[in-house]
Amino acid sequence: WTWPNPQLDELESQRYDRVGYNARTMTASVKPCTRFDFGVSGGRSNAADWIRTAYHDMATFDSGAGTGGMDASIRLERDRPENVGDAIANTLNVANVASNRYVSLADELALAALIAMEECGSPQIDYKGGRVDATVANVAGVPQPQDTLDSHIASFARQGFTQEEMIGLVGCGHTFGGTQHEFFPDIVPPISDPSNTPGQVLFDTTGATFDTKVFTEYLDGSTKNPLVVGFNDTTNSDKRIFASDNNATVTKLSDPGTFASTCASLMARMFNSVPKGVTLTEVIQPLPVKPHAMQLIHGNGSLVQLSGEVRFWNMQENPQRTVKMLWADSTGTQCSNCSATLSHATNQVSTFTVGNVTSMWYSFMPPTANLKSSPIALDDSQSIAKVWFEVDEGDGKPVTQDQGGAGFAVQDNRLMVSNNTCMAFPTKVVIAAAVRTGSNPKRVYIKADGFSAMNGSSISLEAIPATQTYDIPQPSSPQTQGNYDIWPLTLSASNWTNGPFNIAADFDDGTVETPFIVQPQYPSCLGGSVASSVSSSGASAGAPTATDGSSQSGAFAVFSALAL
Ligand code: HEM
Repeated sequence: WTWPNPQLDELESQRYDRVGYNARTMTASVKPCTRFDFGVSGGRSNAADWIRTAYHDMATFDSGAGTGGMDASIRLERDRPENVGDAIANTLNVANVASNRYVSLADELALAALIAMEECGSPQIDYKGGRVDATVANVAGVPQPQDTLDSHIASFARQGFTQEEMIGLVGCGHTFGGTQHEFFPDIVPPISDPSNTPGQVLFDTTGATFDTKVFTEYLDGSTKNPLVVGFNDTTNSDKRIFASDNNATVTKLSDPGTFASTCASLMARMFNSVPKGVTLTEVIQPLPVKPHAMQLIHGNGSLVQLSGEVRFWNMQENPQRTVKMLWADSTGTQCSNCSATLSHATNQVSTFTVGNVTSMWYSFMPPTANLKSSPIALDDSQSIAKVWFEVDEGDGKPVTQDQGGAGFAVQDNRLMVSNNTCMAFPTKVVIAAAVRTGSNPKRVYIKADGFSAMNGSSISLEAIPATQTYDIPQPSSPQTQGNYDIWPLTLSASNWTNGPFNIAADFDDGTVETPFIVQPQYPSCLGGSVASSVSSSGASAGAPTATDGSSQSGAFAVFSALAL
């Protein structure tokens, strides 16, 4: 795929931007892997909860009928005996905040389990997005410890897994976590230990690590797995499952390499078990060069600010390196002076855990206290259709990064976010669109990410992401800046979700949208009313154009003045 693709861009960031600069939030909750955020751990971990929850969401899958599977219906099935415990609620609390219009809650549940596995020792697992959140519960069907071996084999067959794959999948899951007295008193006897109030007994001696111990300790007889050596043989489901082919599969999977590759493949299949009619994306691969939070903000007069960053995947620090961004107008020709040298600070580094891949981030301008990335200034009479990069490692032989000649497309056509936008939630929320004068949109509106149900200010555990739209009425006498009209809308704190948003406009020939940015950074509010900060004269501010290192500071000075 080529950038931009809003859905794949967002899935890719959530999947690969793990640790360090611009990291997404989920990974921190499994660092370290033993971390548990919901009371006394006693060996419980967020990582184990996330993996169990994904399995319980999938386990309703009927591969023949194409119903159930990974569809986040688990949020509506928490009261069932087969889903006893608080693991599911704990997982939903982390997953729902990360979900949005491009990453469904079901995508998030799969991703949480995948992140838990990869952060805690598994090899890389293929990840696709595009799951659709169910609106009603599925037919029950999660296997339980007291069920017979025959019923487990039949249950996994319905889910699309053979007996051998069942043994593998249970081992891949039960290398994490254990069984707790609190919710399974018939399996685990009470434990009088203040550091283990849940009464958790682990499946293996390394409860927060992806390794073969769940099988090797079973084979060497040292296992304490409560589903193998539990006092109540009726609930020793792991024992029956592991022994069901005379330990052939368990023995095979005791080899770490075989275990790792088998689990990566089984877990990917588990995540991709989706209802009929749902089409998943391709396997999400990291983009080698990826703009981040890149957008144009229409400012005072005819000033247009290009802000953002770019991530270079699998790149090491090199103080001799220079990175230039170049851009071209809508005719495709590079205008003179349309280039800027990008900046990089030593903290602008991120890592991806599997293989310890390092990425370097470069800003369109030096990071400041207020803004991660400051803008490059353009004039709105000058179009900008695409950007590309030149990376010189210090050998004077710059390498062009332009997605095979396509460049990185920038949408500057008829709609931008105006810098009259002021996001001082909950005191003040003003969103202003800059619409090219004379372009005559049929409708201009805000698309704001929120959730289908709230519990006061928290997201309800039954919620899925829901986009809300707010129409921006056409101003009766449009305020003009440069070549654009400003369409502002003031929102009250009570009906604003404070999530990511973008602006859309319907024209006769289709809809145009501003980029979707999860954590947008806007100039601090200008103060006063929106109207008072808008010039109605349309006079150009004579914006400077960034050309190289020296004139960047000129552009930055303009920006600072605006941000006061
Ligand atoms: C016959 C199939 C299965 C049965 C009967 C079963 C049963 C159980 C039980 C009774 C627990 C204890 C939960 C608690 O104490 O809160 C548990 C935990 C767990 N299960 Fe399974 N399970 C099965 C398959 C799987 C599969 C296929 C996976 C994942 C691929 C999985 C992942 C987990 C994880 C990670 C935990 C630990 C949760 C924690 O420590 O909080 N299970 N399982």
